[in-house]
Amino acid sequence: MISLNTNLQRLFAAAQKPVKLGIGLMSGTSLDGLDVALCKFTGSGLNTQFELVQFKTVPYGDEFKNEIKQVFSRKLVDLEKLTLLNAYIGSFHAELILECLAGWKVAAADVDYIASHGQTIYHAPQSLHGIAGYPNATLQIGDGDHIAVKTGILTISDFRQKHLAAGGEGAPLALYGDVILGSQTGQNRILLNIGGIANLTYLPADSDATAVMCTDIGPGNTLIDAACQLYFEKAYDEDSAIALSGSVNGALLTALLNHDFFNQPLPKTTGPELFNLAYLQHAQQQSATLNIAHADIITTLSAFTAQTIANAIGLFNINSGLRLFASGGGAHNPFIMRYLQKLLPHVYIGNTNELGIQPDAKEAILFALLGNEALCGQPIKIGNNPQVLMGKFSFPV
Ligand SMILES: Nc1ncnc2c1ncn2[C@@H]1O[C@H](COP(=O)(O)OP(=O)(O)OP(=O)(O)O)[C@@H](O)[C@H]1O
Ligand SMILES: CC(=O)N[C@H]1[C@@H]2OC[C@@H](O2)[C@@H](O)[C@@H]1O[C@H](C)C(=O)O
Repeated sequence: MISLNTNLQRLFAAAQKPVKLGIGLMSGTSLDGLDVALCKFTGSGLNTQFELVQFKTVPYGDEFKNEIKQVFSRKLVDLEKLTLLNAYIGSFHAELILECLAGWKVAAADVDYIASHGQTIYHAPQSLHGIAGYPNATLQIGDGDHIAVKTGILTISDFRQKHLAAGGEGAPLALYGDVILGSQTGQNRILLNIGGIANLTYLPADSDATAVMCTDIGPGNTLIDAACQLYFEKAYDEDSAIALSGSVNGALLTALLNHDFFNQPLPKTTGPELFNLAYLQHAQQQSATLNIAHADIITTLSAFTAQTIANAIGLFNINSGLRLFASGGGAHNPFIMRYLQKLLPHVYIGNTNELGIQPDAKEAILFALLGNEALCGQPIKIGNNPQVLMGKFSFPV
């Protein structure tokens, strides 16, 4: 009789553990750092019980950010640099995990798996690339084998390719976890994540999984960050200090909102490949606002983020009882959150802490949960998303 090799034995053993300790990793479009969430899961699918054991965002240094920026969301890159970074990021993320584990006094041997998102380098759904004959595509780097070998922990990575292969756009994937962690019969809910890009998941009160909708909305912080870096030499507009000092320029706001992406039906996906400084400059040209005060640009971009979120939520036509729970870095931006509340007076706006999910940790938790599903879940049909289990397995030996 042929026996399972040691890797498959390890996989079976991990899958069969009733309680799993998993690490979720998210390195998002803001390039601010690596989110590391150590989570405990019992069960799978809609019966998943979850506990956040530890969480840390390990900030990236300027040198590393500049390395990523050489290949991030650019049509033309140095292929050698891209190849080197694929291995380097995997290995670097492994080092950061080991440092976190040492700080938390958790032995690597006690961790059942790592679920790694990797670093998105280029996001190219058909709606963005528009090249006939080519499918939806996206690329995340930071290879899982490097993480598995360096940490000694079973690693699951590259989650988005299965979604693409099965007919999706590769993003957003948040809905799989949002349904499991955030759905509540009797309450219409929206889970809103404001990262570099903003996205939302609508969870209907009747818990009808086929009516769940998850979509990207447009820029979250990405344009604000880019303009802060260009005009103020600041990584981001901390606590909206700049936005609160300026005023909204109506002509620029109208020009920013004037893009076909916002008329496309939900769900849809986007990235900094569209929402970047060239997008801002084009809108300034169209609205003859190239010479307005820099603070007014930041204020208008912050209003733009809130307005596009409000417009997307308006499409659900829910006039009462809607509860929104925010997460992601933008949930800390008081200008955006207050502006959103003004635009949506009938919506309760809180944050995911109220659901037991730390807002800054949410995306890393979602990937930890996708890892748990990859190990012991069953494909779940949600909305019109592919009914698949995502992620590729990498073994330490
Ligand atoms: N105190 C704060 N005030 C204003 N903005 C903040 C604050 N804290 C964080 N942010 C914003 O949040 C951003 C980081 O958000 P987050 O880590 O959720 O993004 P990400 O995960 O990289 O993006 P994505 O979800 O698109 O992949 C920062 O770049 C900044 O713009
Ligand atoms: C291609 C990619 O990395 N997309 C990210 C990004 O960050 C937010 C938004 O754009 C979302 O579509 C996605 O991440 C989250 C985790 C998602 O897939 O749900």
